[in-house]
Amino acid sequence: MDDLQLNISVPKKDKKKASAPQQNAGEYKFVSNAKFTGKTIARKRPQNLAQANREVIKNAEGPPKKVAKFQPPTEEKSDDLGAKLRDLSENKGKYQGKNYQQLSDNIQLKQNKPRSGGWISSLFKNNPQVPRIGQRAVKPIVEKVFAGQTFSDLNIHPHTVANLQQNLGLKELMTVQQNAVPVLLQGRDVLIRSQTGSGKTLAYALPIIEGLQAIRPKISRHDGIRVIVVIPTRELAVQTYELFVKLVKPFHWIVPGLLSGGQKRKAEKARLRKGLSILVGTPGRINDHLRHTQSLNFAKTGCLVLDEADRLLDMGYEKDVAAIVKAIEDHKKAATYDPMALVKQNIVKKIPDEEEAKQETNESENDEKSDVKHHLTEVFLSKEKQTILLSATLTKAVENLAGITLVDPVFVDTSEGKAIIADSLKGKEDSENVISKPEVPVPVKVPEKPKAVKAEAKSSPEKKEIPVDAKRGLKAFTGFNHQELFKAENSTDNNDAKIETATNNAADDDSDSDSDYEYFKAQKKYELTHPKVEKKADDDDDDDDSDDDGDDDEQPSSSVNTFADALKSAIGEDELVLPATVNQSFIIVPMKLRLVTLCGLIVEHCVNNKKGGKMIIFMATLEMVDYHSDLIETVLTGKEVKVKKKGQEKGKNSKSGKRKGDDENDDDAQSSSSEDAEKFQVDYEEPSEGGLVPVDLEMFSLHGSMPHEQRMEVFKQFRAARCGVLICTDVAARGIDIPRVDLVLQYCAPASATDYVHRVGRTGRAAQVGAAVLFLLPSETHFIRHLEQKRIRLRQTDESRALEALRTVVPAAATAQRAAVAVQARLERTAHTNTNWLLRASRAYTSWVRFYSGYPRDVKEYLDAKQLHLGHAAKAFALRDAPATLARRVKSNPSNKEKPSNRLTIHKDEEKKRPGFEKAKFGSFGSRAAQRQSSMHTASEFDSGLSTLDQSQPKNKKKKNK
Ligand SMILES: Nc1ncnc2c1ncn2[C@@H]1O[C@H](COP(=O)(O)OP(=O)(O)OP(=O)(O)O)[C@@H](O)[C@H]1O
Repeated sequence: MDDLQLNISVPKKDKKKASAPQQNAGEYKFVSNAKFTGKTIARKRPQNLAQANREVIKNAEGPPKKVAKFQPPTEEKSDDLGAKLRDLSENKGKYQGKNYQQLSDNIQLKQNKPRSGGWISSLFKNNPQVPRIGQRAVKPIVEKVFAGQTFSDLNIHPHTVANLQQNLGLKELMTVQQNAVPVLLQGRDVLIRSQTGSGKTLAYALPIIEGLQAIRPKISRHDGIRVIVVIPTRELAVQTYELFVKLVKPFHWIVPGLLSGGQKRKAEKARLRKGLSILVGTPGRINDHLRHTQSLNFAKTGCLVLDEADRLLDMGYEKDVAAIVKAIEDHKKAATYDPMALVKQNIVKKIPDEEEAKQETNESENDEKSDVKHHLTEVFLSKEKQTILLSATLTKAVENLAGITLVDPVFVDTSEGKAIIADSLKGKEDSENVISKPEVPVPVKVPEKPKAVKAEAKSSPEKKEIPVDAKRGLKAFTGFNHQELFKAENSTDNNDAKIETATNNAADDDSDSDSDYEYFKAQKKYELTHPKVEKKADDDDDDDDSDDDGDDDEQPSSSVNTFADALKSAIGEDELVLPATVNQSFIIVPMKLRLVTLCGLIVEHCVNNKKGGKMIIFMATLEMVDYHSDLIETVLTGKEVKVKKKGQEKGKNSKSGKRKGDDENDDDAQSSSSEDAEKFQVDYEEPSEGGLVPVDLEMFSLHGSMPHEQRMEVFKQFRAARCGVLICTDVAARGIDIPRVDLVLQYCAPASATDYVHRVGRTGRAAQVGAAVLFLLPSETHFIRHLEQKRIRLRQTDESRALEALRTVVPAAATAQRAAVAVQARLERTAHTNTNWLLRASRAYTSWVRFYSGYPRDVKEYLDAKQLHLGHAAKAFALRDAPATLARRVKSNPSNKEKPSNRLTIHKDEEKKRPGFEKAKFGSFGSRAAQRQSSMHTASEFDSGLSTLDQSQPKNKKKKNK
């Protein structure tokens, strides 16, 4: 029989007996015939090393070779440990108060005893059939990336055009920029949807700078924040801030600033005191400063940008977003009645510093060059506010958010065959001219006097009316308590006084109020106190703004429908757009082969590729990210991870980023780990048959629980790297623009088709070529059908090339399968080096199992936890234990890792103090599925993978009571 027998034995820690050649020999050997067919058998693992080393390896090409003897531990010693182990299992009472699993692990590691019943599960045996599924006829939606026009075709300042060309190397307009910039310069509220990497950031940043630079007299940083850009993740915030820094180069009086989680609050406070014109930040941190930093004032804010709007809501940031919107309204209102603010502002203006004086001298020069006036500039000067929402994917929750935050909005959607621009101010009769005109480059007919500007001229800013959709959205947005609100709306006559009192209280209350819908009450109050003025304003507007009167619920204006219809159909069609330059494929890999296939793909793409590949690998949980990046790096590069990560260690130490859980379990294992590491390196120096040759590979890892400095450092380093591998959670799935990424690998299936799109969108940006590979288990095959329903087309490939690539690291292996077995053996051996490794591996495994059972309902049928073979899954984590042992090990060493101090870890009592609303309840905002997905994201980022004790205990108690 053509069998491959694998004998794995871990060398003893006994220094005397662990000389290098012996170790190599004792590591693993093949017993095979020359004609290996890939079939392997599992066989009982030899129970002691002496026996193992008596095995004779038959090599068909040469005479039988004896394995170099690995000096067995003395029988006595082995027996000693065996006796200890027996004692441990038989007399558990004796070890009361001690960690049984840890004691057992330690004894077994010392004894080098196989960890699960003494069986080595073979890699290529008992795997399920890999189905070949045909490709369905799917026509992907295509978006044209470049528009064929240049920045100088836009009506913008020549300095900006020159800056774009010289400092950013940009000349040609992208489609979304061509469509959105003119509308934004009109000061209109806009919802922008265009595919990933299509230049949305510049599409909104450019008009903002253009609007601000044209303000005369020039704005000063002391004037207050003019623009707020809210962004869901720190990395994206940094990236956006950096773009603003580049864009303001010709206009140095505009000062951008960054507020993002993890940074020192004190420094941020100082920056805020000094003054900023553009504030870029994450929602949690902005709110933090709203509560604690007096100098943060939004009275002058004329533009609010909510980037990655759907993700902001997914992540449960709706409360923070609502609080920011409310703060802008509040501060603006307060400023209207604050004469001191005006006085202060004038004082500042009258005493210009040197820099300002210089600016004044240059002013006339600039003015000469640009006599362009945009309505957006007038919006900045008025009490109005422009709101911009952006995302590559839209959800029902975004529709609701648009309902509440946008007034007379325009919808810019760049996908072919869809509404390029849907303008809520256009009646249905006009809409034909505006909608479904894919080829028209800038078909915007914006009214000569945009409403925002006109409103300022005719009435006080408070007279801003809330259109029908906004009201509708408002209810949907809050979700809870809206019945009360609805009642109030319908009984204004009777309850005027009552509501007035209630809202007065709410208004008097500081933003720390924990009222559920304080903000909406304030809006309601405004509606109640200004009904007639609004009506009059509407009457006045009748001539040119007849579609504007959205105050009648029963007769919604056609204007609203134009926007709403386009948005609804975009969401309803549920089709997703991906860059056409990305070659998408999937591999169905049996569970046991997943880890080696992953290693093979890394080698194929980053090592064998002469140009040097740069890839991002998405995994489900932070435990998986940490564990896999260290494991793969250790095995493939032969480096001791801690040595390599010296640079990152700095960040770790400064914030005690090293996990507590890791430390406390090191005990005696730690002492032996360096010894083991040394042995590893000896292995690599003298590769023998089956030995691994180290390869040159740069590995990075990123997840939300990393200390801030480390997180930023990794992001910076990977951006600068020419090639390398980033293993990360979905924290890097949105908006992040990393140059030269040419492969995105989804090792764990995404929680939704939307997540798939954003992950894939990290490559193929700005019409660059890229590739995306999705790993699936045989049981997950039908997830492809789910993607096809959303017009995403993928091609099936298999793992053969990846396994073949492993021969680069195991050059002595006769076949790809042998190389795979060798690599798997090394992975397993590394994972069993000491209790620390074991614990990390077990945690990664359990966190994945938990993640897997939490997939949202709409994808659960394709990603069904019941279909998983947990024993095989252990192998994919380089573990040899039975699943029950793995769970027990993690349970006996609960992870005490420090949670990041960001929005998701706000304590309950702190929660109450925050401005805005209570935590949204199920069904309150977006669908239940969205909530579920939100919890998945949380699990993905911060959970250990196990339910906490306090969660599980009451349940058990209840059961027992029953
Ligand atoms: N006019 C242009 N010409 C060439 N490249 C451009 C242009 N505008 C933007 N880019 C580049 O395109 C890349 C993607 O831009 P950006 O990050 O704004 O995309 P996005 O649409 O926001 O993507 P995502 O949806 O993933 O957030 C960036 O590297 C940016 O520098």
